[in-house]
Amino acid sequence: MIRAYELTKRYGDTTVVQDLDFSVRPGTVTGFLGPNGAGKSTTMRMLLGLDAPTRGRSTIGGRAYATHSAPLTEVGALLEARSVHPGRTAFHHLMALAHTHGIPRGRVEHVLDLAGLTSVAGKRVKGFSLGMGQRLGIAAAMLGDPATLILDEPVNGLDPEGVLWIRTLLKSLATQGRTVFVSSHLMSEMALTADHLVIIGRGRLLADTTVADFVATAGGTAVKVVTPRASALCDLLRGPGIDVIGANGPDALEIRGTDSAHIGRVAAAHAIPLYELTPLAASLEQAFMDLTQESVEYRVTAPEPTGALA
Ligand SMILES: Nc1ncnc2c1ncn2[C@@H]1O[C@H](COP(=O)(O)OP(=O)(O)OP(=O)(O)O)[C@@H](O)[C@H]1O
Repeated sequence: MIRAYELTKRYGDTTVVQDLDFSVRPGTVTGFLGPNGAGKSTTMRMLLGLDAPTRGRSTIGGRAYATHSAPLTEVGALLEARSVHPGRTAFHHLMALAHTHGIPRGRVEHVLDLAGLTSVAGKRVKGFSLGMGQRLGIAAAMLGDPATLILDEPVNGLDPEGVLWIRTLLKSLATQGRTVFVSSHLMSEMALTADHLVIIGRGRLLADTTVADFVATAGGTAVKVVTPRASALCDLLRGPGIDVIGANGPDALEIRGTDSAHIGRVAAAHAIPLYELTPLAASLEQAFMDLTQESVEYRVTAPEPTGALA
């Protein structure tokens, strides 16, 4: 379990992380999302004791990271700026890390295999592509078989096969009961990988929710309606909070701000035939954009729920 308590970081007059309170639970993949510069890396660095918070604190497994006696075996981390000796081979890089914690050679070979790097284990790291470097960073994070993983943009630089590999790996690590906290700016990827989301904008918490709940509440849902009496139905439905957001053709409507049951009842009460009545879930991408647009306006709460008919 990772806990952040009012975590705050200022650089001079600029507050880059403000009063972040959240928990990352074991057994699930938690996505840490936010637009560029939202403060994700800074937060992760604070969790790992690499940046001192201006205010607030955080714990991993109930204790501050710095108090863990053998951190590699408790928390595996992949940060954006890695320090890997470019002249070392992948194998020697991992062996050097393993020595600091008394981790046996067999474990090094295992994580090289896990990361798909066995065939390049003897190659110098300076010749590695971005994707290979990411795989090596993930292998290093896994080295101590830690209960907690904190990974900053792990899919960065990976090809489609690598993206699929990391998605499957993260899910299986969570299934084993580990705490997996992974940052990304790729909404579509998080929708496929994460169960839970912690979303920040301008250093503030915008949402701490499941993927499904986030889409339902932050993005709202729309209902597609096909009826030969579109304009009559529209007139009947129109009211505060009801929005007709799109129509493909004269008979089709896309309505936001109410649900399909209500639309169905109104149509039935006025004998309006419906050829189609389909609830459309907002995509995670759309929900995220809606939410971060709010953050640009310095609002930190989720958008007002769309109202029902007056
Ligand atoms: N050492 C520093 N000194 C001053 N400002 C900093 C420092 N480190 C980060 N920042 C600023 O803090 C803000 C948050 O940066 P951070 O890297 O944490 O965001 P991020 O969400 O990880 O962004 P990205 O997705 O672009 O990596 C940015 O505006 C950045 O310029």
